Amino acid sequence: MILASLFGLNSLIVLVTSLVILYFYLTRNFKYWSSRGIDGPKPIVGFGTLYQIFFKPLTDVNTENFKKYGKIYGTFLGTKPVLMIADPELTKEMNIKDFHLFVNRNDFVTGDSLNDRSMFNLMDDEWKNMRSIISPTFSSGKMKAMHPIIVDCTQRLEEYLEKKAVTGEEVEMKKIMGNLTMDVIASCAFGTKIDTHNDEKRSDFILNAQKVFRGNWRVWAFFLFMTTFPKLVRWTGFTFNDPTVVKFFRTAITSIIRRRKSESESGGKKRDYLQLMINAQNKSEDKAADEQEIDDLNEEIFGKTDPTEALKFNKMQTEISEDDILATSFIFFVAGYETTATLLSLLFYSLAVDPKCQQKLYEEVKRFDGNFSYENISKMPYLEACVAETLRLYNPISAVGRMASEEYKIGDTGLTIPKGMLVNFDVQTLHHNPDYYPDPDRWDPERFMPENRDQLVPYTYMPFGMGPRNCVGMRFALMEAKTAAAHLVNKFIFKKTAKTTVPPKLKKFEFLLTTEPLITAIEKRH
Ligand code: HEM
Repeated sequence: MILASLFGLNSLIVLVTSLVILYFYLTRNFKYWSSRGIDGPKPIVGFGTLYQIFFKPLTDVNTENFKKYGKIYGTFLGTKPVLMIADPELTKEMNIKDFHLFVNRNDFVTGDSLNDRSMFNLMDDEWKNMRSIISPTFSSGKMKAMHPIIVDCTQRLEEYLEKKAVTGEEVEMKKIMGNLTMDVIASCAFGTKIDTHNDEKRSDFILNAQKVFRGNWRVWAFFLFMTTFPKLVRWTGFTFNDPTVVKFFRTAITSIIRRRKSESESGGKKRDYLQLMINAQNKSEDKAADEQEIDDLNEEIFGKTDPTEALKFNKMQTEISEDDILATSFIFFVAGYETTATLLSLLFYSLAVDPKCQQKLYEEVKRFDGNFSYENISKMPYLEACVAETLRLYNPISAVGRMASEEYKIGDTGLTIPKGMLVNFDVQTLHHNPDYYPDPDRWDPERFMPENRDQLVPYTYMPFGMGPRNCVGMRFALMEAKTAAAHLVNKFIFKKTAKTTVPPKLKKFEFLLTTEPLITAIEKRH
């Protein structure tokens, strides 16, 4: 009665009818999984099963769902059914053998070129084209050429840490490793120096890069709206990224590209990513005569990065536009910053918490007598094991997604998924399943030592994803982490203090694994 007198009867009828229609629209798929006998968390209107991330970190959500529903279960992103898979054989089958049917991650086209032209979101031949241009820029030869730049960045961090060791101040790992990572990206991708180790003023690059993921409601809202009202999203121009962040990076990157192009015309020669992309645009040869391939990547653990076979396709088009350069440069900040900073901070945190492992690593590193060349950092098995174990226990990305390009029968489960279905491969659950990794919550680098590697269960380890669409920056991230660890462990001892939280506390609502502050102390070795 009160509502009727407030709105008028006709308006009230329209309102109620609209709400009923909206309700049916939002819940129309909610029987999708149960009608096919697939278990999973119960969806709620407006969110599907995404509401779970309001209450727990995403990692716990995946682990608990797996415990309740098993290796294959159904979820809902808004209204869209999404299949979760934590089975190694199926993961291999769909990401490697049947990759041609799962080339794309999604079809979330927004109309914003920074999003749509990024390698992460490109589809089919456009992705293959871009990947075949970008992959060679991450070759071992290119990594070796870039290694001195990373050593310079590590030395800048060393100088900063030396001061902290003298004053005895505690350090927050996420902050200092984030600073290092941003210094590395700016130097390697753009040949630009940023003053990142400055306690007085935080760099705008860091402040903006952090806004991409940390505590960002837009990320989740984007997925919800995109799956529920895709046309509305395109019409309103709502994107994954905060417009102020996009504006900052668009302006910064465009001005760096302009400057670089004019330097190139006047004979300047740089060897960072931006130059490699500009060369690709100009179709100029960028393989230096002295560039040799080095056996640096342990493919047995991490997989391959050069999916040459999968990239064979009909229309090879090597054009790379200004928008492509901008989108690819932006994705370096987006994909390379938080992930690598998380790896580095949790690696040093783990060493601080486990002094025996830290000592073992120090002894390995010391044998190289300060010569941490690119070749030498590939010859340190314990260092590699520490990095691999950190990425297992604290995988920065909890699941990787693919979209079926045709109707597909899922192994011998009896389930057939339609074209367009989104599938998430549950990295978190594979990495923490006690059947594959006994005592899974313990940081134990021994698991990845050469003498124990035969006990690893194939296709249960995928911090960088799996198959031809895995992380193109994997080699770069590993090189950065190993270089920083060799240099810093050789010079400093990282120590647990009363403020070090063990185990680290994870934040909820985050898209990537995000911890509360990781405090440690630092002492200089003599
Ligand atoms: C520890 C650091 C990193 C982790 C854990 C990580 C993890 C991942 C994962 C899980 C994927 C999805 C793979 C898949 O779908 O199978 C991915 C994709 C990607 N990553 Fe990384 N990443 C890291 C560092 C980097 C860096 C440093 C860069 C760039 C310099 C980078 C650039 C990319 C790009 C461009 C893609 C999309 C590849 C494609 O679609 O072809 N990542 N990464």
